[in-house]
Amino acid sequence: MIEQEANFDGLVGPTHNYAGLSWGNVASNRHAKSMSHPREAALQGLSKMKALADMGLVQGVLAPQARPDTDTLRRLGFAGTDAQVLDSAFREAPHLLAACSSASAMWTANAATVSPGADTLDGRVHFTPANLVNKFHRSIEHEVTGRILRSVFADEAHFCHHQALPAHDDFGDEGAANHTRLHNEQGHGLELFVYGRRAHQPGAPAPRRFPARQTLEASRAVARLHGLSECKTAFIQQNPAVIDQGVFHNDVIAVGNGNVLFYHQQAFLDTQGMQAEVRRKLPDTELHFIEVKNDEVPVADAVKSYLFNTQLVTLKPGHMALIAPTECAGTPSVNAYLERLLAMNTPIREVRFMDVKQSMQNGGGPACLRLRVAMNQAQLNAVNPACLMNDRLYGRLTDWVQRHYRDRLHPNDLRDPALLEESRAALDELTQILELGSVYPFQR
Ligand SMILES: NCCC[C@H](NC(=O)CCC(=O)O)C(=O)O
Repeated sequence: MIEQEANFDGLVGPTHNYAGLSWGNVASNRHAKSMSHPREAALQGLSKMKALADMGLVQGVLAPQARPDTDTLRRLGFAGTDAQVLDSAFREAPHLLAACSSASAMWTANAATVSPGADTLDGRVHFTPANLVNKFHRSIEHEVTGRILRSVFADEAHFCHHQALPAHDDFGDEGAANHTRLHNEQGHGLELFVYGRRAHQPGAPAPRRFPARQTLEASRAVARLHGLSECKTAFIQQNPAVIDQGVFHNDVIAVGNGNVLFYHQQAFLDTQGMQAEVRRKLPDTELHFIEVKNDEVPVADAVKSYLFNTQLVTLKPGHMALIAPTECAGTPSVNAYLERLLAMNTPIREVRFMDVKQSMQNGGGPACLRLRVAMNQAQLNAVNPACLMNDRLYGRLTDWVQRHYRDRLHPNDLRDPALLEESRAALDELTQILELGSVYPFQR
C-alpha cells in the first residue's frame, strides 16, 4: 500500500527566546539576546500548518516542552522553591537558565528519525527520538519527546518506539534533519542518512570550525533499530566545508521528496557517489537530481535564505510545491534562481512563501519545524485524531495562544516565576486540547 506523508509541526512554546545557544548555527548566534515575540512565533507556525492543511495535505501538531525545566536545574544543584531555583540560576549561571528554558523543541525535524512501514522489517512505522547530545539545551528534550510521540502514535500494532541512542558524542543524533526518504511511484523507498563525521575513524574528513552534530555511527544504529536492510539505506557524508560555513544540519543544504533530490553543489563530500548509489538502489525510477551551482547561489546565501530548508510537498501526481521562507524572496540570488527553477522541466511547479521569521532568527526554517511521518491509511487512522490540523483545531489553538502567550520576551525575563506559572497553565490546557494525557513532569 502506498504511503501518504503527514507533516507534524512543533507548536512554538511560550518561552520562545533568543539565547544564542547553538554554536555553529549562524542565525542563533547573530540574534543572541535580542527581543523575541513568542505569541507571533506561535501564530506564524500555526498559519503554516493551516496553509498546508488547506492544500489538502495531512498536517499534525506536536506539543512543546515544559520550560523552564526546573527538574534539570535542580539536578544541576539549584535548590529551594521554583522561584528560588530560577533566581539563583539566573544570578549564578544565566546560560544554564537559558538552556533549560529554550523552546527549541519547536524544531521537530530534530525530534526523531522516522522510518515508514514500507521500509521496515516488521511493517510498522519506527520512531527513534534524537539524543541531540551536541547541544545541552537540546539534549534534555528526548524523554518528553518520546512520551509525546507515544501518545500521538500509540497503537503498537502500527507504531514502534525506540529509546534515544546512548548519550555520547560518538552517537550524536539529530533526527530527521539529516534523513531524507526518496521513493518511486510503486512506493519503494530509499532512506538517505547524511552524517557529518565518523566517530570511530580518526583522521576521516570532518569540519574544523563548527561541530558535526551527526555521526555515521548514530545513523547506522538508527537504521539497525528500525530494521532497514542495506538495500533500503544509503549513508552519505555531508561536505565538512559547508558545516564550517553554518550548515549545521543537512536540511540546511538539501531536501528530498518522492523522486526529487534538491541540493546545493557543495552539499555532499562525494556527489557522484551519492547519485550512483541512489540510482542503483532505486532502479526503475525517474529520478530528478536538481543541483544548484555555487555560481548561482553561494553557500552563504543558501544559509541566509534557507533555500534548502524548504518543504517539498506533492500536491498531485508529478506536481510538487516548494514551501519557502519569505527570506528566499528577499535574497536576490535565490529569488532569481527560483524563477529559473519554475521554468525548468522538473516536478517542482510552484513556490509558496511563508513567514516564519521568529523561527528563522534562531536558525529554523519551514523544514526544521516539521517531522515527516509517511503512513498508509490504516496507520493514519490509528493516529491520535486530536493532533490533526483542521479548521476547528486551528481556531482552538489560535485562541489558546492569544490567551496564554506573551507578546515579548527577553532572556532576562526567564527568571520571572510568573512565566513558569503561565507556561504550565498553558501546557496543562494544551494536553487536554490535544488529548495527550499527562506527558509533562509537572503533571506527574
Ligand atoms: N533544525 C533547526 C534547529 C535550530 C536550533 N536552534 C536553537 O536551538 C537556537 C536556540 C537559541 O539560540 O536560543 C538548533 O540549533 O538546534
